[in-house]
Amino acid sequence: MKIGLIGYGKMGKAIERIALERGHSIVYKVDSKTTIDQVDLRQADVAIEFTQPGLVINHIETCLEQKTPVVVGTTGWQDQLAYVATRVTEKGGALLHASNFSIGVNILFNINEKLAALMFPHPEYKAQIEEIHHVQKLDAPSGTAVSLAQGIIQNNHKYTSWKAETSSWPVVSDHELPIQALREPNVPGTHTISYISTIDTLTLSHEAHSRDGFALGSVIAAEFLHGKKGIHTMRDVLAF
Ligand SMILES: NC(=O)C1=CN([C@@H]2O[C@H](COP(=O)(O)OP(=O)(O)OC[C@H]3O[C@@H](n4cnc5c(N)ncnc54)[C@H](O)[C@@H]3O)[C@@H](O)[C@H]2O)C=CC1
Ligand SMILES: O=C(O)C1=N[C@H](C(=O)O)C[C@H](O)C1
Repeated sequence: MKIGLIGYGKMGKAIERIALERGHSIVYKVDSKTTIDQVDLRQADVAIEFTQPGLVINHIETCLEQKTPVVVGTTGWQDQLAYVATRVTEKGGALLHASNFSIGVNILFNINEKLAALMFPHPEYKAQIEEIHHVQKLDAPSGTAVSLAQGIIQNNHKYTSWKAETSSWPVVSDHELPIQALREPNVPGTHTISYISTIDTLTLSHEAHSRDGFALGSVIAAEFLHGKKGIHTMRDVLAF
């Protein structure tokens, strides 16, 4: 398959290596020097976009205009998902997005939803989410942490919203789910969900050891999207 890279930073470079290992070719690399308007996106069967929250919507629009299927890994734009879904339908395009492409985190998403439902009859447990990332990360809380919070809110009606917390002792109402975003050098991505009561603490955690899981998942997603139309997620890829 011919893959186009939109974004050639930490993720773009990891994706290039893994795509080549899987027998694909890279036909272009869009970055801050060679911007998207300078490239014929249609050279690729599928483009993979990992850039920045402030660039991603223009990149999606350009892929739709140029009829290029796109896998989107950039985070920090979930509030515009409904608009993007409408645009994909209007343009008859193909887009697959995920806040986290690693197989382990997608299994965590599934377990997180089941645990949230099991915890509903036990309101003495207070849920909280902690995410730790490298200091270069532009968005907070992480897209993964927001997806985990949404999974809890949809399956445990005790919670109606999430709240970004900076204090190590979250100050929230009973219906708010606190998310703490920590930044430390060289951490690829760690997410922990805790349910804390006076009696005990139950935790679910995922720690990425490198970016390879995100990169591999995005290439598998591109292989899945090739030849399809519409809007998809990693749930469709993994058939959860
Ligand atoms: N969904 C997932 O599984 C994952 C998502 N991410 C997200 O992916 C995004 C990128 O992450 P990294 O690669 O670590 O960031 P990075 O900072 O290393 O790379 C960003 C890229 O954007 C490019 N860029 C900057 N200005 C541009 C422009 N005007 N036009 C085109 N490209 C431009 C840079 O040249 C660079 O190639 C972030 O939003 C991050 O949160 C990161 C890891 C996994
Ligand atoms: O910026 C990153 O690095 C990551 N971003 C994603 C997120 O915001 O959840 C996924 C992963 O945790 C790495």
